[in-house]
Amino acid sequence: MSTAQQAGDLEVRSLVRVFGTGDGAVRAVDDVSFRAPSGLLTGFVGGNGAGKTSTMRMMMGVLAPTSGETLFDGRPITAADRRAFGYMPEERGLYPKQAVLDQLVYLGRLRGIPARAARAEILGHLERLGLADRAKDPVEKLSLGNQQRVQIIAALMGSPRALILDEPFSGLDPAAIDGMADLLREHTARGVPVVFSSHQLDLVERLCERLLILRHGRVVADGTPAELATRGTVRHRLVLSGDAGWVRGVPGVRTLDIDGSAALIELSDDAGGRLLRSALERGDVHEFSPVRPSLTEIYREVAA
Ligand SMILES: Nc1ncnc2c1ncn2[C@@H]1O[C@H](COP(=O)(O)OP(=O)(O)OP(=O)(O)O)[C@@H](O)[C@H]1O
Repeated sequence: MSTAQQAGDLEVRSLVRVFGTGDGAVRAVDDVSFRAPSGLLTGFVGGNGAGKTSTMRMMMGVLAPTSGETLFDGRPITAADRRAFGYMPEERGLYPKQAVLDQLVYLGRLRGIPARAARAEILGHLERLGLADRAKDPVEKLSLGNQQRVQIIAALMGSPRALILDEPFSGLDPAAIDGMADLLREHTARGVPVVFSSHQLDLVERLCERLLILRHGRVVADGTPAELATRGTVRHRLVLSGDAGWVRGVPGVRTLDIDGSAALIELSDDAGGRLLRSALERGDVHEFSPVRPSLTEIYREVAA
């Protein structure tokens, strides 16, 4: 059983990966640095080809970096550290003909977990993920979502010291997403750093304590969801007693939406006071409040 003392921060420093040479060279990961602290869920988001998979593969040592390094617990990561990690690669590697339980026990033994202990842990996980009655079925008979659950169990067994998961939520239904999120939180609760990639922004915003946005191989945002929200363009909601259409003509005010007496606006630095004075001259102001941008809006601003 691992303890919090065995867990540590994961850190990536100036990681670069170039594919190809000459004019055709692609800088897939371009000086990426970040910390995935022990005990926190760190979400990795970015469009197709942003460099998420390449970064995770370099962290796991299955892809050699062009330059840069990965640290665990404050020192350069070792092969032994990585063997004690749970990793879910982008390419799912289950053997289709083998029974679910046998396959997981085999994968557990490769990770040094004795067969009996692996079996007990796997049966518990299968039960929790609603797959207890599929233990003897060959993997190929399972739906894709259920195969995904088997992959998740493969990554989580044996109390890993860190988890690096490439798109672990893809293909899961909402109930399975919640079950999976609970499982990940059990790992962060014992001090493990968890890094996962996802295209589902709402999910990342809901689950993660930290998130990173990658674009063209670079980190364009890194922080807690609340910190990132303060970086997005702040909007204001203005609700008046009468029609808000006149707001469109006020200098320094960019109108995003007007619906009767309510307006959603962006203000230049000095426009707020001017707008409010005009509004009060015309009647009551029921509301004038900043609107926190959603992660989707921030994402559009930084990753588009
Ligand atoms: N083995 C490879 N050889 C050549 N180019 C590669 C290789 N692996 C990745 N790339 C390129 O590196 C860039 C980053 O790819 P990567 O798979 O890391 O992005 P990603 O953010 O995981 O994308 P996705 O969300 O689509 O999975 C892309 O331009 C991709 O084509």
